[in-house]
Amino acid sequence: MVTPEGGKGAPSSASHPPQAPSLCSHPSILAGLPTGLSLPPRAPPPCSFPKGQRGLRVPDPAGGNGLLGGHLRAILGGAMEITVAQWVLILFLIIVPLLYEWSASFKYFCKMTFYNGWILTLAVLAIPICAVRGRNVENMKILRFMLLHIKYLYGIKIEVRGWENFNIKEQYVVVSNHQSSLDLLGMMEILPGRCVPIAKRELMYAGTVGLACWLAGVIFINRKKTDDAISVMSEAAQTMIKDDVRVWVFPEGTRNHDGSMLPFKRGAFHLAVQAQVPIIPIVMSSYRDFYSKKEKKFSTGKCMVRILPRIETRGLTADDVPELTESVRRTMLSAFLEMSGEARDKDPGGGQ
Ligand SMILES: CCCCCCCCCCCCCC(=O)SCCNC(=O)CCNC(=O)[C@H](O)C(C)(C)COP(=O)(O)OP(=O)(O)OC[C@H]1O[C@@H](n2cnc3c(N)ncnc32)[C@H](O)[C@@H]1OP(=O)(O)O
Ligand SMILES: CCCCCCCC/C=C\CCCCCCCC(=O)OC[C@@H](O)COP(=O)(O)O
Repeated sequence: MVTPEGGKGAPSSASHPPQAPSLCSHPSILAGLPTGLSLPPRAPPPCSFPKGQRGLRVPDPAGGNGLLGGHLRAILGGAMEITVAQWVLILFLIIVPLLYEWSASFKYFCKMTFYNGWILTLAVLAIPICAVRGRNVENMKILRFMLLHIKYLYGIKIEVRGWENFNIKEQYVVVSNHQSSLDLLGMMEILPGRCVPIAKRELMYAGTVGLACWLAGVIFINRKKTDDAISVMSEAAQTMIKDDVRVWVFPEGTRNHDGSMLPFKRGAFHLAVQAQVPIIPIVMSSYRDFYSKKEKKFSTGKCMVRILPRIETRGLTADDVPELTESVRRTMLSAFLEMSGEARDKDPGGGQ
């Protein structure tokens, strides 16, 4: 038997079906050859691995030298050789979706990584647009617009109540509870015009996000240097009036994952008293039904955001700040507990 692999001659077309061409030996090479012509010994298929390159070869089911093995090898030869890198990619594409479905922790890590990565990417788009105006609080509208769709990506329904409490023309200080970086979604849902958040200075160094925040006029404070932080906030009190700016503060001063509210820092309340502007408390209901950093849980769900009635500070002085801080916290905590219960009752399955 003469096979192309054997290199001794071409098989007769009368006794064998036409030889299926190897995917590596282009048919046009053979097209012009008269039948019965002996072919010279065939060189290794052109798409086989170059010397030294590692690859996995599909085993010959017929032992390698038989008719079937020869034909199969001719058909499959070269084309089914899969590199280690391709195997890794195939395994990755199979394992990742399975893990995503089976492991809640893996899902959590994927979703958080995408969340951060996506915001870093959006910031890349936002930077040149914001840069046209330079550092300007109006740029916050651009960031808001760019972030609004994220709730849909994550299947988070945000229900807002109390819009009427935002019907104030003048400046004010917004204070809200701080559970996680997901607060950004609720914040962007209701962010009033010319309103900038106060953020920890570390965020300024968070790559593209830091630059986008800076361009949008975010006020950065150094929490490690109380005096610096206080002087930045005192400056903010003047800027609020001079430049018609509203400020959003997370008075807990850090993210709080334990389903309640930390004691409030007093900076936001000093700010409102110094600027003699009202405080508008915002409460976001607990995320625990759909998100928990501790339990590594992140599913779809519902969050309620409530804009509470303004609290006046006109006539108050620094001496009134401790009592003001406590009374605002009490009001917010009771709304938080009520809303979180309500959200849970309305959506007992966590939205999954
Ligand atoms: C596309 C890209 C999109 C990018 C995303 C964009 C969105 C980004 C969103 C980013 C969101 C990011 C979110 C975030 O990053 S949240 C983290 C950063 N934010 C905060 O920390 C704000 C809340 N913190 C405070 O208010 C603290 O009080 C500060 C930081 C000011 C000081 O804290 P510290 O722990 O160092 O000290 P203390 O609180 O014990 O206070 C010490 C004393 O000073 C008094 N005092 C305080 N303040 C004032 C004042 N102004 N004038 C006069 N006095 C003042 C105070 O009464 C106390 O005195 P006494 O009462 O004990 O006698
Ligand atoms: C080249 C540098 C790359 C840095 C990578 C940075 C990764 C972060 C990227 C995107 C984050 C998007 C969300 C930002 C807005 C949320 C801000 C936030 O929630 O900050 C936490 C702060 O309130 C309190 O901080 P701590 O709870 O005290 O801690």
